[in-house]
Amino acid sequence: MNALHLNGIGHAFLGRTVLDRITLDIGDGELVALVGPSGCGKSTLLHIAAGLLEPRQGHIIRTYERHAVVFQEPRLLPWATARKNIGVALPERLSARDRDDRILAAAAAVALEVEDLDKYPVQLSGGMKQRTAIARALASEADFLFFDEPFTALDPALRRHMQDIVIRHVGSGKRGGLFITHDMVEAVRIAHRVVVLDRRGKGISGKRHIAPMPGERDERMIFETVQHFMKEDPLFRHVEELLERRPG
Ligand SMILES: Nc1ncnc2c1ncn2[C@@H]1O[C@H](COP(=O)(O)OP(=O)(O)OP(=O)(O)O)[C@@H](O)[C@H]1O
Repeated sequence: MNALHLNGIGHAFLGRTVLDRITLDIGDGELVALVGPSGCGKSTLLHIAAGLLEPRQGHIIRTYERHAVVFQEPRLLPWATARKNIGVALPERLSARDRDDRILAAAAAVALEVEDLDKYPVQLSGGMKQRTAIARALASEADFLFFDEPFTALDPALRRHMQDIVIRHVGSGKRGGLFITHDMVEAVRIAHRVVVLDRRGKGISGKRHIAPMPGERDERMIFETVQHFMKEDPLFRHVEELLERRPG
């Protein structure tokens, strides 16, 4: 069964077509990395898939129960502490103690210190704010996660740590996720499948399954797969454009 089904999605901004006939399925328990040149419509597609934007054409079937979105920028409530921000999406029915346990576990997963939890966003660094936003998504009961280049602001070691968290989170019986990235190493490390959006948003150019499972890939395998995609696979012929935005 699919966790998410996008069928014939089309969209336009100010009369200019941005997406045209995009059909994409994300299977149960699957994490899909969506790549494509800057401006090809990845974020627009994610916003449509997450119900934040109404598509001009097409329809969406979601069989998961609840989703969370991690954006490129943290989007925290400025008047609330990190603790309150992480807990904002927790169900009402939880006891105060359960809420606190969940918040602490999510904060620990993203390497936030307990003393940081009582700080307001303005008192946190850019990376700490983004980790708070990621903890908010992890603490929620979402069984499907949308990520729009969530780790761009993080340093390489933390970025890798966050990738491992995503792999474990989706691997722990969740319904799946859609992850936008410009970093091919990130895509090949975390995703079951890499999907390439056409450079003008006119359909999906192609998809590549990656074996073995995320979390079971060593650095050499990841490196060699990225090299193969970029040097030999015509699907990734716009790789220079993909790399353009790659941090570092
Ligand atoms: N609210 C909007 N109003 C008008 N045009 C928009 C709007 N949002 C996006 N666009 C345009 O739609 C196109 C696709 O934008 P989108 O952000 O989806 O691309 P993207 O592939 O995610 O880009 P990037 O990789 O640079 O983040 C771009 O040309 C962009 O300028």
